[in-house]
Amino acid sequence: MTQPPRPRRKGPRPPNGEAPAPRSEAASPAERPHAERIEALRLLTGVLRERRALADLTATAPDLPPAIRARAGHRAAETLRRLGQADAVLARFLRRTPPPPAQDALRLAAVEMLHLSEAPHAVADGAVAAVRAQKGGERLTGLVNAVARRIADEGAPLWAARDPERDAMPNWLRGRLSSAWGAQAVRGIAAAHLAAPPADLTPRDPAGAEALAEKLGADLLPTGSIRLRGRAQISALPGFEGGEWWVQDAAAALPARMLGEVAGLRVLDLCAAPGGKTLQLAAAGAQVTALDISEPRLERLHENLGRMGLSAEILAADALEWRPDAPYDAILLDAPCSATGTGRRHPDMIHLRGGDLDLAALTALQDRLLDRAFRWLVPGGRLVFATCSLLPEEGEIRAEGFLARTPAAAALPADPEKLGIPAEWVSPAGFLRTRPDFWPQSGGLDGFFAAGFLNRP
Ligand SMILES: C[S@@+](CC[C@H](N)C(=O)[O-])C[C@H]1O[C@@H](n2cnc3c(N)ncnc32)[C@H](O)[C@@H]1O
Repeated sequence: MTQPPRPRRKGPRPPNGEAPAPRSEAASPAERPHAERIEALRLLTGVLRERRALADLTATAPDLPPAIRARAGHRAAETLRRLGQADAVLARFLRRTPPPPAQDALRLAAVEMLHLSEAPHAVADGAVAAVRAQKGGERLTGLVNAVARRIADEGAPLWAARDPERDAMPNWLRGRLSSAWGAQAVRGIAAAHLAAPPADLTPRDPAGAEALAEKLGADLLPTGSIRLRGRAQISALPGFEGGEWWVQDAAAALPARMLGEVAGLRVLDLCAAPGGKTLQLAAAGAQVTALDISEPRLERLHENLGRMGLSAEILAADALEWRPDAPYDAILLDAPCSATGTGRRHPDMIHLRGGDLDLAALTALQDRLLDRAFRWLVPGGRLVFATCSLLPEEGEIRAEGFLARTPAAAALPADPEKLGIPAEWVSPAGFLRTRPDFWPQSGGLDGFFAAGFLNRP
């Protein structure tokens, strides 16, 4: 098996990688009784105040046992899912918004007591320890202690009186999604955001998917993804070491398959990292070039290929400046976007963006990438444009605009039968649209858009 080459640099240097997180006092043995809550608060403030992704914060976690890290991550994620509900309850106990560490410690405490049903006295003590471990937190311990005890005494009926689906989505997102998909869909999406989703796996060999699902005690979805039935330690599952599968949401696995048969073809995976789709294309026998601007994310792609024993040419470059030496038979463009389709799996996403989402800048970038990439196809070549967004501005509207201004491009409609999806997920124009409220009975799937285009021969 070929080992993938290390990322090769081309074009300008991407922005610096993440700076290592300061070591938290949570690592101190003296703090161990509350280490979990201290770490959960570090994650929460990292997302809400520093606008850093939960995955990056977890990757730079202090030296804590994996079980504590996992439980802290769970608490932080649940708090992000229920932030609106927690804030509504806290508003009853606070005359004004408290300083950030106290506000976040109390949000966490409210969710732990009222949603996760944890022992109130332990939660209150933990909230005090957690705020004390934050910079400037010592002076906030009295406030946190007093309010946490009020949540314990009076919070339950207030919590129960809320409409969790209404509270689950910030107004900026609710407004955009309501105009796009209607109020009922928004309720369904909000309900999906409230539940921790099942893990999906993509089998390396689609022909062996059924046997693999059986070995894992999992369900084989009609799309070919394998869905785990409960929570599991992924690296301990059968087939992980041998590279028989990788973790990938069922919706995220669809765009690469829209390219059709790729064995032996020269395929460009543009905006490739961390590489879920690169793995699919390489496993399907394509000669893949995986290009991304982010070197740290390409390191993960390199590791993922290595674990699977697959290979691809890896390029670190800005797609707006890079040019290929020769045209490609097929191109997958998984463009940067608002990531609003991933809220159920990444509850930090909607809070990271806040109301200041620069949609105009993102859509302009998507258009530029699409226009450039299409020129790199051989005549008769095919391109799939995808985004993990729920906003039509980053999906249907981009694809329609591209077809209107590109006479050489013809729509290559998604085929529901081949993809194993209901026909309603494909629009009359042939575009694929998934949403978190689809398949509610079997755990939903991420929101994705994908459109296929043919370079007319
Ligand atoms: C949606 S993610 C890609 C996910 C990936 N395709 C996968 O399946 O794992 C978008 C990617 O676009 C990359 N990106 C953003 N701007 C870029 C640019 N100008 N040139 C190349 N890559 C870019 C980001 O670094 C990010 O990894």
